[in-house]
Amino acid sequence: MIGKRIFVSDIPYTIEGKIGHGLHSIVYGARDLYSGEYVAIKIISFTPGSASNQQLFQKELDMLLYLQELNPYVIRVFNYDYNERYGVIVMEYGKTLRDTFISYVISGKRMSPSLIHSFWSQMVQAIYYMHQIGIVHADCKPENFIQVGPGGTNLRLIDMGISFQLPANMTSRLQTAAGTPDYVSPEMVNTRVGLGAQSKYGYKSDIWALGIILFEMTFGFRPLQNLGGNRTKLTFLARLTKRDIVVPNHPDRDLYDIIRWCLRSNPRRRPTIEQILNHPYLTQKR
Ligand SMILES: Nc1ncnc2c1ncn2[C@@H]1O[C@H](COP(=O)(O)OP(=O)(O)OP(=O)(O)O)[C@@H](O)[C@H]1O
Repeated sequence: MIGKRIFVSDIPYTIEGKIGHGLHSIVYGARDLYSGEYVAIKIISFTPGSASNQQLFQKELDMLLYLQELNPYVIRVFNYDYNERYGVIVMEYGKTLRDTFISYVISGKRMSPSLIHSFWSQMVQAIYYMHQIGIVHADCKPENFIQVGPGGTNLRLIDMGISFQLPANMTSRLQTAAGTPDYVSPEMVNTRVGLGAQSKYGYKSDIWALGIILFEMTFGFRPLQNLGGNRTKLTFLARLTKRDIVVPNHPDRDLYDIIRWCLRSNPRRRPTIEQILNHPYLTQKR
């Protein structure tokens, strides 16, 4: 595939390298031969005789196109095409926020308070636009944020973990949440009735995940990171009903306060996305 020229809706691209893959897709870095721009091309193969990948592709494409106008923090789609064998989406390219987190861990350095503030405020706004239109993201984690623009300072959501795609049974949702339960809220583990758009718990699970990400950027590790395997983590979360996670002390009291508020075990005691936007941590410059 590398070095190959492909056409998507009559626009030519040269595939330059593989940059990622999901359960159902491969994502390539490619050059748009008209604009010269480097883009990400996601290709989903359709299995003959099975409609499932085709349906997943259609759902993802429809949701991405729907959100283009409604949420400026969703990855920009430049082009797309599909036939009976595969579907293709051409998007803005960027590195994932997870890669940036990893390079901080490797170098032993911490993110500056202003960078943490800038990233988190963009994530909060990305989720705000989702909640405004009744969508629970439900899979908010650094892997799903891409850094674009000069210096990679602008964040975009790539994976729409949309509420109406959630299976009714949370166990299957947890199994699909690639790998780690580190961003999963206690009620996601305990609720068996699902987190549909109607459920107030769904929104609060996004708030929990935002709290975990802010904790991770601030302290350089995730609260559940060193707890053991996934089963141990899920048991820990399931038992977190009466007490809250311990948040290390921090000299920035607004930052400390918002992390603790987002990480309340009881979802009713967590802030809404609007309350976060009005919290001094976000209203005051860092
Ligand atoms: N626009 C992009 N720019 C750069 N890398 C990307 C982009 N989109 C996706 N990737 C990379 O490809 C990987 C897989 O993409 P994505 O999560 O969209 O696939 P998926 O099939 O929906 O995955 P999953 O099976 O986890 O749901 C991402 O984790 C990321 O590393």
